[in-house]
Amino acid sequence: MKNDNTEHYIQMPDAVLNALAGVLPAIFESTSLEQVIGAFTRALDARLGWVALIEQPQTLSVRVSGYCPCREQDVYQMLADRRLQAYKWNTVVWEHGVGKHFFSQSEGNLCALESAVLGKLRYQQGDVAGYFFLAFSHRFYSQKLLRNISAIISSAIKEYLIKHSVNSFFSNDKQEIVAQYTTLFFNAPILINSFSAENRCILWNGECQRLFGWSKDELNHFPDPLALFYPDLAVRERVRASVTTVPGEKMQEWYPIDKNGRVLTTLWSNILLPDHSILNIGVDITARKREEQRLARKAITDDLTQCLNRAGILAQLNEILLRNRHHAIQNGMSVVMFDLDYFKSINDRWGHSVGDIALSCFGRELQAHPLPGMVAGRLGGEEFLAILPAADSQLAWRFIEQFRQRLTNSQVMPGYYDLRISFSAGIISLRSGEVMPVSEVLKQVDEALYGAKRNGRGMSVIAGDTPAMGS
Ligand SMILES: Nc1nc2c(ncn2[C@@H]2O[C@H](COP(=O)(O)OP(=O)(O)OP(=O)(O)O)[C@@H](O)[C@H]2O)c(=O)[nH]1
Repeated sequence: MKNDNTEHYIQMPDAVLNALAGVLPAIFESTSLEQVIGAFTRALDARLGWVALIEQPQTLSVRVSGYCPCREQDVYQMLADRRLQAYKWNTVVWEHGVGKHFFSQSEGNLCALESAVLGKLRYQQGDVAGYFFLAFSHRFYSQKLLRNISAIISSAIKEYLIKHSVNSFFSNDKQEIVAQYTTLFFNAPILINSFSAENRCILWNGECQRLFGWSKDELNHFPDPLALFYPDLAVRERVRASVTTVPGEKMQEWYPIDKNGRVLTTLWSNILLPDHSILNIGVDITARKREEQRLARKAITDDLTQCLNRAGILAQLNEILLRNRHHAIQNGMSVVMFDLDYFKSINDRWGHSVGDIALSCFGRELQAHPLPGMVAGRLGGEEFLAILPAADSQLAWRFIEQFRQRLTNSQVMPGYYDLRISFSAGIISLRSGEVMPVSEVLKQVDEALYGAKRNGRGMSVIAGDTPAMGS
């Protein structure tokens, strides 16, 4: 311990340690190393202070923070000073004359520095993370005090660095996660959007924009953007009522329209969030639905005539009979069974392919001028069925005879002048509310058709009536 009674010899242990204790809480709240070293230099009335961090041990690059009139290169040279390198050190203290030790006369104030402390910042594994340096224009009470100062500052900076690197790790990590979610959100092949309780669009991802054609900004020009997709108020109310607090097991199918008025088929899960905004997650199934419908239509369509096939027309018969049973069809309904006359001879004379053309010509003409709600199908071979809702037997009769007339006048194939199609028909009519199973309808209409055949063909017979000659 020295006591030369100079005015520089002023730093008493209690005052120094109190000053350090007072500044420590602020250290951990600092947002930069500049703040940390600044706080220490102010608290200890230091003239010079820096922290140098080794960022890349391989290249020994250093970063300087804090008040330091020297350049980074000077710091590095100071650390490489052979007098320092001469022995292993963790803390080096200079009780006096440190300025002259490192700086030249020309550097004025720096040369006049008295005491200083240089400390190594070590990681737990022992690797050196960096250095700190504080230099004073006054002397210290003792070397031991300087070493204590060094220990306190070194551990405070290390803690700050650990906290800071953990935070920056988390903030980097968080940024990466946010970036990943943002990319996912905009590029996900699902529809994601959200609306505030005040009907403002908050989220509108790329798939929404692609499918609906509207941008988020465009939507927010409208007081109720939902009306753009569901112009029908009743549908809108149903959509709003479909919102649940937890995602449902099944998504609901909705048919919104896009910016061009195209009707889409979509599946949605609409979830109410705690802040009363609504998160909607959906899938566009328009193309899939169209394909399903095409396949479903194909499954009930007769390839040759493009009428319904047997399964299709019988399903329709079942459904329309049910509707008639429940009085959903006024004025009753009629069912007509057609069978081409002497069709075998067409095949025999002109060949099977011409027979096919005759069948498709028959199907086309049958549907050319339909009665309202009429459905027609091919039961098989040269046998067809037509269902005429809201047609009594007289109307059905007139329809058939007009059809017969058209068929007689039409040419099945150019050049085949002798080829004419004739048919027999059986009709059955049911009153509105009348109950009859499909099998019974088919049985009775078949009997009427058989009556027409038996009585000379080319005619229509109403079930239960005496056969009459057709035109
Ligand atoms: N070209 C063609 N012929 C068919 C098809 N389905 C059934 N046929 C033919 O239709 C003919 C039906 O003959 P039949 O049951 O004897 O009846 P028809 O010759 O029309 O005589 P009637 O019904 O008694 O007036 C048969 O020769 C079958 O081969 C088909 O898809 N294409």
